[in-house]
Amino acid sequence: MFKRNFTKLNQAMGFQRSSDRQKVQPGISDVSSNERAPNSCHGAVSDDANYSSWMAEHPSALTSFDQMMKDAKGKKIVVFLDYDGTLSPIVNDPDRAFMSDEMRASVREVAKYFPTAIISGRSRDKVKGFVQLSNIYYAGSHGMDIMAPPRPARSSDGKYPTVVLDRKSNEAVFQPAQKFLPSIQKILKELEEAIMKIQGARVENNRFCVSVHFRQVRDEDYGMLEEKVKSIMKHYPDFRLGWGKKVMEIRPSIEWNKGNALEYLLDTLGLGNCTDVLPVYIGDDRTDEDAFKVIRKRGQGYPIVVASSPKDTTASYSLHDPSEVLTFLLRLARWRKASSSSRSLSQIWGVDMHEENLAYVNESFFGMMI
Ligand SMILES: O=P(O)(O)OC[C@H]1O[C@H](O[C@H]2O[C@H](CO)[C@@H](O)[C@H](O)[C@H]2O)[C@H](O)[C@@H](O)[C@@H]1O
Repeated sequence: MFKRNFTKLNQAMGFQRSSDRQKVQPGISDVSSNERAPNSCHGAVSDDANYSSWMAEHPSALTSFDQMMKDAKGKKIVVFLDYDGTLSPIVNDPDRAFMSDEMRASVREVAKYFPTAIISGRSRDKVKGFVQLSNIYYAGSHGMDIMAPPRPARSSDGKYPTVVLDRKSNEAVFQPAQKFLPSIQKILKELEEAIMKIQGARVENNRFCVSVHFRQVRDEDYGMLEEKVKSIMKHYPDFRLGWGKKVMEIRPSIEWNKGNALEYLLDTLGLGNCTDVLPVYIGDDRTDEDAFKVIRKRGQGYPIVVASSPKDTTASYSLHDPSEVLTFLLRLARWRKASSSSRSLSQIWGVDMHEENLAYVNESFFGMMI
């Protein structure tokens, strides 16, 4: 009975076209022992034969595109993108995870027609350095460092107390984990010293969080690395340790994740409470699940996972790899271009989103500046 009602609810929410496509996976944020192992794929089920049945539950966003856009007619699409594994392929050296010029062009194109944000685990500056586009919003450190439109002053609900207006860019910086910066500096130092002698291990400073990479660590050294990281983190109870794709991610234990960042960005765009908003979120990793869940909870939108093998996810749709992401983005832009013909984003949204000028020309839409 419950299952039948739940299925009906899902269909009504527009998450799926067939009753048994969507599989909700509770406890998705738990870390599977699979991911901790150096030689395993993130959340992957080893049997490739399962892929087609998994695809039946998480249909391709490319083959479902026409139906998705039919359902999106008259709604406001907002695009959210993860970076690593979504816009750039996973590579051994995190400093060389460049996105292709084609991918950059497709993101630029999409951002001409839809408000677009990148929500990454990297530091905001680093991801911006990779993407190099000025017509989009950036959220770094898994959403703990957001540069967004100024929040409407009228929503004096005390929801985001630490917003600071950057007068030069006319955007607002929101950094809910500011007070953890001194501890993060200490953690970075301790980790760097501790892992120095483990071949292939490296620490990445993501500003409000820290990554310890083990993609290039020998299998036999992984246990030692994990132990060292855990023994340091024992002294920092205000932080938590999670696992991504061959990476340990350390971040402050605050109730803030990529899902909150998505909601924050919708709020600052003045769309948080709109019922006709369709957030599209594309991501490949565990932390993206928080954003998928928020979309599911909102009841409208398209959570799309990038995966080349079956994995536990709350996403409704899938794309195989970054090259499919590129195709999807281009189709999305083309679809809007065709349906809006000469209507520009500024006409659709009342804002001027041209590359060199992210200024808001319609203050009445976003409220007074803070
Ligand atoms: O949220 P994201 O933007 O996806 O960031 C998650 C982590 O991505 C990066 O690491 C991953 O990509 C690297 C480059 O391809 C790869 O070498 C690494 O094994 C992957 O885990 C980034 O370097 C991390 O700091 C992020 O936490």
